[in-house]
Amino acid sequence: MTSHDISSDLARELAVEQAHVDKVYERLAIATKDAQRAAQAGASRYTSDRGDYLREEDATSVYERDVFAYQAAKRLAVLEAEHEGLVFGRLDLTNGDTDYIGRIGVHDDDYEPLVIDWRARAAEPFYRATAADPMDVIRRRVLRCRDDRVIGIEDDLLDGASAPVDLPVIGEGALMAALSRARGHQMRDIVATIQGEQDEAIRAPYQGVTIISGGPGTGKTVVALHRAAYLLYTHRRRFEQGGVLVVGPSDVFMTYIERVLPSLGEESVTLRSVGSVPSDVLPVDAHRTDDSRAAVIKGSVRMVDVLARLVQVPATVSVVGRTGHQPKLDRDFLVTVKGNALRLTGKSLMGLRRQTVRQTKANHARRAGRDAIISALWDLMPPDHGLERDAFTDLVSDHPAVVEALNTWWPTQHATVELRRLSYPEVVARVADGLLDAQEQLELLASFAELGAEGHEDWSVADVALLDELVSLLGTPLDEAADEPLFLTADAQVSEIITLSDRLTHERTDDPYADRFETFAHVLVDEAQDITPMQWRMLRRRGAQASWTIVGDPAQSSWPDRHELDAEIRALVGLGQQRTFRMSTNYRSPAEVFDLAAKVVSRDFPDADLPTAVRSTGIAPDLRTVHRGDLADTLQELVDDLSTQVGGTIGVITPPARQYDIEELLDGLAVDDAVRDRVVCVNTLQAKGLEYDAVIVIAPDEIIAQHIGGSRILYVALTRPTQRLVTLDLVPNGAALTPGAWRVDLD
Ligand SMILES: Nc1ncnc2c1ncn2[C@@H]1O[C@H](COP(=O)(O)OP(=O)(O)OP(=O)(O)O)[C@@H](O)[C@H]1O
Repeated sequence: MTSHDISSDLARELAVEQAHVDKVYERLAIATKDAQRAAQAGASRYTSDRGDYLREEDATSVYERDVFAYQAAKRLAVLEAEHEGLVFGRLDLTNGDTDYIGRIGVHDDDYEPLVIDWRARAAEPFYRATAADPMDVIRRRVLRCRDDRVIGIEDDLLDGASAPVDLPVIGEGALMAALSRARGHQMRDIVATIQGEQDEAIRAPYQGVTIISGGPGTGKTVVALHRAAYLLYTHRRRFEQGGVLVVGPSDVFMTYIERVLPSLGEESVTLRSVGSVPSDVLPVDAHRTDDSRAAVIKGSVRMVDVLARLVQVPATVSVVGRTGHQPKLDRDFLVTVKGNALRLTGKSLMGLRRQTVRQTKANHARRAGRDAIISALWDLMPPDHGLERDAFTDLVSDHPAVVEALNTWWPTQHATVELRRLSYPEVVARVADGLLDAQEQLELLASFAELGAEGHEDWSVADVALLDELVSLLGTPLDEAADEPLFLTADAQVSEIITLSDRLTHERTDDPYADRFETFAHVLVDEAQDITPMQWRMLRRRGAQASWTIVGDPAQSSWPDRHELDAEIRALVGLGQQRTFRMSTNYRSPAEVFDLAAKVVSRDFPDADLPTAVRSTGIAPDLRTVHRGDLADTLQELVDDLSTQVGGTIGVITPPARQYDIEELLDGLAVDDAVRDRVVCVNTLQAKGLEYDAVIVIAPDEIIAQHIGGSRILYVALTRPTQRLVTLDLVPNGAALTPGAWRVDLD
């Protein structure tokens, strides 16, 4: 075929597809008007007289009275979301039918499908059909659109024997075209090019635990996000009402993935980084990471016992960190109500205390203690006093004597105040004795010594799981709970995306002693290899009844003790259903880059699960050694070159201890704003899960040395590029330019 034939074929096919896409948009224009009207009707119910949050009964009525308006609003959201085309696929079938696949289903006036939702069963062959098993598909076509214009076509011929002779087949294949495109700062959906093994994981049943494993770049994250969209589509009621929580390693990562679900039309998912998971019970949102050794101690399940001891140490000791006296209230206790002097003896008060502290969480005991004192006083009232019980309760609740007794015996314990006490050597010596060795105790103390001023603590990501454990041990402070709004309000200081579903499903329980952790019907945990045992406990509190999707790769783990970790995951899976999907193809890094990374990790971890790279660029990684004093010049030269060699992002990955200095050097580069916007500096922990067109890895030996995960963390850094990799070994000025130790025996 001549080039003229090819281009005229393409022009003709583009026109055919454009005609169909036009028809879809015409139909949608009518539907959109209806949807807008219906959404407006629904919106007036979404806001209530309570201002910026929803009452539960309003939310229920939205579901029950106006499901249509709600669905209409969702449809509008898809139309308005940023994505690459509403209609992206076409199947030509052996029976002569043609099906179009898109982000939402659209019917014509006669209810004939113009577009099938990608999650519907009828769309499965679009993802699963292969030449070996064509599933009645002759040709699979991927359409590339910009807004409502069709700008490209990529075909796969799956069943040549059944194809009409004149069937045009255009392009090199959609997958390769998608993979070689430049990367931006945010992840894109892959709805047009999901591969067979990925589709199986996406459409797996929701029950129990679904594990998605595989090496770097195999699409685990993007597959898990498409799975969330699939679950919401197939079990809308269960998951929209029950809530879906997606947890990732860092804020940088959450920002990277946050557009994928909206581009698939799903807004009703809660995204939280692991440092902001407890934002439902505590005003914390942690970004800081501890140094590796402290993080490992804080993540260990031994901390459960340390914290259990901590909360038992009397409050008077705890707050000031000194050993001191047991709380005492041994004198008689006198309250006057309407002229009646009611006296409780010290002895009877001690009896009340003993009864209430048994089996009650510390903060709940305060309520129980207050009720017990009031009851005891009520019993002392003379007959015919004429007071109702409620009025009596109101009179004595705030009586100074009652408040004093409560403050002495049942002081409200705050998780943050309690955890802060671990900065006092005498407290740590007491609560960690026999649980942490002397070195570990010192590490723990040192890390809590850096917290900052009381009330303005800079909690670390690992601290947050400890705080959550403390909330669970202590119970939510009841007095404060009474004043809390029903929902998190817009100005809450947490970096959480509060979704409609959060608002609709958040239930207030009538049981004052019930735990107040927000729970979800499905919890999706990404980069699960780095979730510590303490963090798993925190996550399980959000998913007591949930089904789970767990995504990870042990070869990229920062965690040294797999046994503790595996035990926590086993506890999560329990006896329930479990299924594992292994992703085997690396769609991110070219073979030249991945081969080097694979050698680095398999040297220390021979059982690493290594995928096969799907692409190769013919460009070997550029491994350099430079004097420290030349680093600024080298970075300038590299950024100049790489910004012309790749079309998208350039990631500079540094050991955590160097991040600040490298950022300063990058700020000082002489580059124009357009290039500056493409350059991102992250440390090795922030780099988890991200990707850049070109990557410069600074000081690989230091990366290994600074992390307990060692070469697994360097492996993470080396597997971030989609096109080009440069490594920079640093040597002191004047020293010989010898390659870093990490390169020994690599060739
Ligand atoms: N079927 C596909 N079509 C197009 N692009 C894909 C496909 N599968 C994966 N990709 C792309 O490959 C890259 C890697 O995907 P992703 O980040 O989900 O991998 P991962 O397995 O989570 O990696 P890591 O373990 O390194 O975090 C992304 O750019 C993703 O969009």
